[in-house]
Amino acid sequence: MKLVLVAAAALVDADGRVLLTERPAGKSLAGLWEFPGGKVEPGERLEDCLIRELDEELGITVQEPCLAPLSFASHTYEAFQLLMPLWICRRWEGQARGREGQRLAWVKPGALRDYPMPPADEPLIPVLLDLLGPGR
Ligand SMILES: Nc1nc2c([nH]c(=O)n2[C@H]2C[C@H](O)[C@@H](COP(=O)(O)OP(=O)(O)OP(=O)(O)O)O2)c(=O)[nH]1
Ligand SMILES: [Mg+2]
Repeated sequence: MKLVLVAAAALVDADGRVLLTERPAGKSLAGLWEFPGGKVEPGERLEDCLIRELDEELGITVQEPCLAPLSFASHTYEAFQLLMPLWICRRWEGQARGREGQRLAWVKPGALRDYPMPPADEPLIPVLLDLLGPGR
């Protein structure tokens, strides 16, 4: 089965909220909330991919030492298996905005279940809850 490699980030702000972005209409899984990131291009380093995607999607600049490996998602969709390493990042330059017209939400970990996410992402919610607590 085809393997699709996607690099993604849990951006965490000073209040312990996590950034989710809405998948735009017309794309697969449209309307679901996801971690910013995207597909790794051939020959591309994972961290370079993530830094590029965060700039393209959100207009923020991340330095590689500010990315810490957190967990991964592995999920079999109909047409491919997704492998998605997830980094946590608490420091970046610039203010995140939806550069591709997508909606953004800063979410307390305890409220992540209020945002419908792709099935691959479900197991990542308890990981964030363990690390950050539910928030207040
Ligand atoms: N960025 C991101 N992608 C995710 C998450 N969960 C999840 O299943 N995915 C899937 C959706 C897509 O199939 C792929 C992400 O690739 P991408 O962000 O470059 O998506 P894309 O819109 O170019 O992909 P596509 O709709 O053209 O297939 O991984 C997530 O939390 N973040
Ligand atoms: Mg993307």
